[in-house]
Amino acid sequence: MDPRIIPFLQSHSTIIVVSSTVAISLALALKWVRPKPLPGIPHHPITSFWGDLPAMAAAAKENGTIYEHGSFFERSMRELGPVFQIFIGPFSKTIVITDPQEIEDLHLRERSKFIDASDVLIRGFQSTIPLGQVAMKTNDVWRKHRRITAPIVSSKYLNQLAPVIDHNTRLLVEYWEKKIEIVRREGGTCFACAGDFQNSALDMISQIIAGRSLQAIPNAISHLSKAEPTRNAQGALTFPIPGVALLDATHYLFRCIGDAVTLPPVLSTVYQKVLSLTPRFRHHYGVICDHIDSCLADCRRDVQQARALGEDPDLAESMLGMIAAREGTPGQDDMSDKEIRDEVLTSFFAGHDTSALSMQWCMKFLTDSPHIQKAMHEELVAAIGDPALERKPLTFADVSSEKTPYLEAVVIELLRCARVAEGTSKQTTADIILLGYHIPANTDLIFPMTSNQVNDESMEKVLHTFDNVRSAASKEQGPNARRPWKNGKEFDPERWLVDNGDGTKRFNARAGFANPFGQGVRACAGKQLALLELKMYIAALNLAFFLDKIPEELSSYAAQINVTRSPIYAYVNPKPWKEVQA
Ligand code: HEM
Repeated sequence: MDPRIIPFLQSHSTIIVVSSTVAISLALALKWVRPKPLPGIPHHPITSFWGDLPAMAAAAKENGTIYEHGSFFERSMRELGPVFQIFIGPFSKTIVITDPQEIEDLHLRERSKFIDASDVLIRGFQSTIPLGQVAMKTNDVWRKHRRITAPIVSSKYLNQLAPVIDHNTRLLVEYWEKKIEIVRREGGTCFACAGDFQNSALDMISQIIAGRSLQAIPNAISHLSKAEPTRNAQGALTFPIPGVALLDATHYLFRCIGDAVTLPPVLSTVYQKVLSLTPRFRHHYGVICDHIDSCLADCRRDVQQARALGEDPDLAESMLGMIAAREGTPGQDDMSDKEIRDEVLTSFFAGHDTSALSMQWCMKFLTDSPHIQKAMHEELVAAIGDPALERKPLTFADVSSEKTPYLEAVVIELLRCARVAEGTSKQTTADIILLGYHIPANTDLIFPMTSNQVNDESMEKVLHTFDNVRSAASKEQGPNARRPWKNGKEFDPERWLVDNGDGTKRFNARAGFANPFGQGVRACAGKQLALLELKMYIAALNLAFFLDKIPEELSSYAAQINVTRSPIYAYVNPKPWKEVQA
């Protein structure tokens, strides 16, 4: 025998022994290792190594996602109550909380200091935006970032931003007017709208945050006459419009974050390390960073010019403009260029897809509720003026809840029902008690948005049985925090309106529970901006168009989740109000 073969055989026998041992251990692990529940907290029976994963996969297959009506989370909250634990494999356990009163009390009062952003979420953002506030625990750096960026959602800046938002919503109206002509010419039934909202929302967020629109909608308008639309079996047209590099880059990086969040800790870190070295990642990341760096340079130059002319540099109409105007001012915090870039990217990720998807869901809800469209149109025409006669720019004040309460109710109801962020997550930093259950430190908590709709009168009976274990403050606030919804799964803006007794109505933000932006110190940083954008989009579209029926096959509410919850079918059939029968 060739002596060189001996070490080869030896090394191979090692491989054989090692791999058989691994295989046997894995088989034993799969048979014997089980998730270990926290004592006393309800859970589904544990029958395998995988915990709830098979049930979740089956529910997702049957219902589209685990967050849909009748799917995993709704079934679990009805079977197990408002606090339960779920297991994804043997080592990951998460506590789910669905009681509105307890969710609010935990985030806003005494126990809020014992919860923080979860490691899972933070890890997911690490390779893309490590210095963005969403990727940080609630520490001094996070507080500095909030101090510097938060003024952009104050009334002062929102007033200044309203013309920018109005301009972008008008461009969308103009685009749709042209599309309607083509759909009619081609004998189509409706057109796809998902891409329109994605493009428009990214134009808008880029202009508001970085000071420069991407011009995706103006480009689409100029390409429309040459575009050859495709037509599906139901007569819906889709217009092929040249892609915008920044939109592709934003979507790609956002998807990478979504993948990283769903992977177990070690895999997530390795995945992100490898990903960050790939040419595709580097290309997309580079496209976005170049855009932001060049916008920042423009803003700094504008500020210098304004100062040189003795003008106020803080009339900026963007977050970067606002940051540049305050840089170097005594007593003000500063961020490094890398910190600024990560914050801008955070806003692109957090603020573009959420707004675009909310609008897609909105189109579905409104199409299926002509009476709501008509009531909103009447209110807007009375408050703002008939756009057929004169369409003045919409202002911040035009869409306030005092002037247009019905519009306000439509937006809140839309967010309650759309659930684009399908849940929020936190992690305990100390032992806490939740509805009488002991939860140790470092436990993951999730708050599925399902509870915004499912907490109806039947669930209320169950929640009532926990009233004696609530905190003192919660007991005091109780009736305010937890009014059960009647027909909670229906889209009904009226539920947010109160009769003034003189034929008019006012908006009541405390009519019942909805937390689409999360709650407490780590709630959505862009909530006020998002609300203003949605109100102005909906007002501009509703002033211009009535959304007519679309073929039934395209009206489904089926959803999918890719970080956020989106409708699978997003089509519209708008027509001018003058064609609508009274
Ligand atoms: C309809 C639109 C939007 C929805 C439904 C939404 C929802 C949310 C939710 C649920 C969270 C997590 C809150 C939590 O963990 O408790 C969040 C976080 C955040 N959102 Fe929004 N958001 C929207 C628009 C925006 C916009 C327009 C911006 C900014 C331009 C923005 C910026 C942020 C940021 C920076 C965070 C992270 C906050 C932190 O970790 O401290 N969002 N958002």
